[in-house]
Amino acid sequence: MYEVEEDTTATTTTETTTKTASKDGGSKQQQQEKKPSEFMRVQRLFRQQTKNARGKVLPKDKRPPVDYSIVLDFSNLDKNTEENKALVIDYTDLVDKSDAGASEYYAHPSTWRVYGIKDYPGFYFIPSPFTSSQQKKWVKDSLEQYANVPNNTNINLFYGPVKDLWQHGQQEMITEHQQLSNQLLSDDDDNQETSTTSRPLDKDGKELPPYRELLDKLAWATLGYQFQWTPRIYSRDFYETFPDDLQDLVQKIAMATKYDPYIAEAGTVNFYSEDSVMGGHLDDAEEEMEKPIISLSFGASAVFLLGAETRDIAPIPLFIRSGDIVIMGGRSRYCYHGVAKIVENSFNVDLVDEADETFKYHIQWLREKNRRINVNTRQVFKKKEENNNSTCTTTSSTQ
Ligand SMILES: O=C(O)CCC(=O)C(=O)O
Ligand SMILES: [Fe+2]
Repeated sequence: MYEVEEDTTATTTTETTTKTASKDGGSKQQQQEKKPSEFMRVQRLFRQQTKNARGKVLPKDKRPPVDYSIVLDFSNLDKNTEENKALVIDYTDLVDKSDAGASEYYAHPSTWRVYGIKDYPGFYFIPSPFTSSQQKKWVKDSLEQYANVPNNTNINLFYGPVKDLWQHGQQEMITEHQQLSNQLLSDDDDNQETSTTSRPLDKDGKELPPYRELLDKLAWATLGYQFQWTPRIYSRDFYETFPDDLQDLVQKIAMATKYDPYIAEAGTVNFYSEDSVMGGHLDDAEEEMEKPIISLSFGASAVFLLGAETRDIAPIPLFIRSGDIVIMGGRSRYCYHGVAKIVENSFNVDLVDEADETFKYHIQWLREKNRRINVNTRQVFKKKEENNNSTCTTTSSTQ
């Protein structure tokens, strides 16, 4: 990861989750003359017009709707086009149901439905096996723990370590809320408390912006072996403890889909908001490519593009909704993929419960910008025992 094709005609979408820009660039003009790939052609089908012909920003309810009719939908198989229906394979009966590992964090694997896609052996899709409160647990962990020191985030890289980013941001939201209600009660503008305490400093000695602003910029966090985006390597020198319960969950998923033993050694947590996209890319920095990427998503729905080994083949667009699990193994582990669109007004309203104080601000923050959290895990290194049994004897290393 990550070498993306730049959408040279895009004016409105923000590629917030791109970690390094395309390096094969050339000038803007040269790029505009270059024929877009098939991957890009399909990606653009989901680009919403946000400005009118005179360049004026269109309010959200005046934007021409995006046509989602060709998007494969595993959560409603009957509604799919005939072409998409022909692509779906039901693997539910093959799932390893023997495991008695019930957990409070997800439904038992024996109740999961598991689907695949024709010509992509090793790719699996599990429509959400989580209740709303189980989904909220993963959202809370993503914000409070995963996007916190000692893990790397785009915020920590830029400003230096920011401890408890979410917790501070949430405190700002609570204070803001209280000030608003005090103001309404007293009907007195002069009554506003103005903070006189100085702000903490960043790594260059400059005052940190309000945590709320930093949270708006949060785009990614890394887990376990902290991926080094510039040299594009994992290094044994940069490892932080991988969360136990996430390890347990992905191991159960690996067992159910016959990918065990699977050890999640690294992960990426992506934070999307309403206008984010993730360009087509390959995740090929892991030494161990025979083990899948296991990916969990929460919040708004996305149009995910599952491509092929080159960008010259049109990708299959599919919906990923809150709670869905995608397992990119087998052929799909070597295929281009990306996120073309965060679907308008698609936030999972089942997560909203104003009375539930534990998650109130997490969900409010996600919902206000139709945000989506994607947590994906990878096994980075080949394990010796498996190498002995395997026909493949290469011991190549990314380091
Ligand atoms: O957000 C997603 O569903 C995909 C994320 C992804 O491809 C990545 O982090 O490498
Ligand atoms: Fe990826």
